[in-house]
Amino acid sequence: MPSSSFAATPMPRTLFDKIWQPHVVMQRDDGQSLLYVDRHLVQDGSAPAFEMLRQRGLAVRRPDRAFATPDHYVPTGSRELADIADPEKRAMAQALRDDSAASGIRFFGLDDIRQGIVHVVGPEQGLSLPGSVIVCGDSHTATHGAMGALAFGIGASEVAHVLATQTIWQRKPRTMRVVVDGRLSEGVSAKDIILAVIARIGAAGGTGHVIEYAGEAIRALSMAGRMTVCNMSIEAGARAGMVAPDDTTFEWLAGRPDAPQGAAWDASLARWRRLPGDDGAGFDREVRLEAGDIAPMVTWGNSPEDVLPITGHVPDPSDATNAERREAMQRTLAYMGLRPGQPLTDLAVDRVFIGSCTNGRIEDMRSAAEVVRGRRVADGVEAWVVPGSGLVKQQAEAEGLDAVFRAAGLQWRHAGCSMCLGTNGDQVPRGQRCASTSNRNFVGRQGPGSRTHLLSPAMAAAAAVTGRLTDVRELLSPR
Ligand SMILES: CC(C)[C@H](C(=O)O)[C@@H](O)C(=O)O
Ligand code: SF4
Repeated sequence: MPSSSFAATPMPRTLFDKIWQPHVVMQRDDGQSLLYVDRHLVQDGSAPAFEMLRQRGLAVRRPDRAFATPDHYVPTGSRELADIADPEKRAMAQALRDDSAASGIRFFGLDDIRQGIVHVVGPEQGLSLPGSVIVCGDSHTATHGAMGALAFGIGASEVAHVLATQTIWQRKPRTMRVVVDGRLSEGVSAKDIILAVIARIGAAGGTGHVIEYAGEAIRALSMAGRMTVCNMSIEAGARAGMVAPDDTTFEWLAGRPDAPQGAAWDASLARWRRLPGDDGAGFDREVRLEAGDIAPMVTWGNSPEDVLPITGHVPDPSDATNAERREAMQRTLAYMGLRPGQPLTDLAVDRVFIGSCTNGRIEDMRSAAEVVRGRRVADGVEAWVVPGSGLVKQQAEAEGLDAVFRAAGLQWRHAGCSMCLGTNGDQVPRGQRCASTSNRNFVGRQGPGSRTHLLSPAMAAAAAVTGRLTDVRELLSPR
């Protein structure tokens, strides 16, 4: 070694490295690392994990680090657990309440205005903080990465592991940076960015990676927009998505109930400001997009990568490059009730769903309301707005957005996952076509035989008032 007068130059580190390294408790020879978990979010699918603990006689190690709220199974027509028709699902929602009470975990139930989709509630309460490791037994935990956290979904037995030990075994992922340069055009939003990213890299493009989103267009997004982008990282196959925290993050977090206050806030802020990646820190892969090239996007198939600008046409299976892809496309078109070459704007919709952990925030409500204000839902279309939390609902009502939606003929519901997945009974009937602001368009996702087209809240609102998939930019010009 040279003499001590040469100070060692620290290796430039990414945001991911700066969160991962201090959370590693130990490493195993097989490459797995044991990570300390700062925050464990728990939803109503977690009864089996609590049962595993009971069978082993184990207690919840850090109930103060966990937080629970029911979302998947809750009714959106009322606030009564008794209105969950399926007894098994009702039992799951009740179990979350009882397991939380028994183990001392903070719980927001249906009688609490703060209840909602766990990925909306965590950030809203300031439970999801920059620099932290956040887990939840749900794939869309990636959402919380928008706060500058490392947040990922885990399986049921891992939920039990975290409850019992406050740690989780993970293989270190690779890193990818997705840079979105420039500015979005009018009528184009965060949802269109992430759909364009998935169009570029594919539904498996992020496999084994954590994606950091960067660039001028990401910096310009609100926290809601960043959450929308990070939320769908999982639909690009990635383990997690993240955005480096900045003043937008800090302003949004300040004063939230669970965010640090006073001197603790100042100390946290000083730490958080050092989180963004160092100049020269390398990524395993980098992808660049130009925001100005992104149009309002809509999916046509049964994978989020089956996505096109709204100005596009249903693709033709005979253009497929191999037989396997051709047959898959034929199956998709049959399921979706589409003909090759049809303009996407010709597709009539039966249903519209505005909500979910992707687009159930106040900014999403505002953007949908702006489009429907003074217009009417098209004949024969059933359109629902489901706020992501009770607090989003309350805020929207304070702004009069519920009145705008009701006057236009949309239904204004209570908070929950609702028609994103339909496990609470809110389903799209077989064969019906739904314009949906959620994140998955899989076969049967919104109910058996349902046909889902993913798009932004503004685009969903445009479909509601015209009765077909519509380029929202046509409705934004002066009336
Ligand atoms: C039910 C739950 C485990 C699931 C997930 O992991 O994402 C659901 O939230 C979904 O969106 O499909
Ligand atoms: S809103 Fe949809 S994607 Fe989000 S957690 Fe609920 S079911 Fe999953």
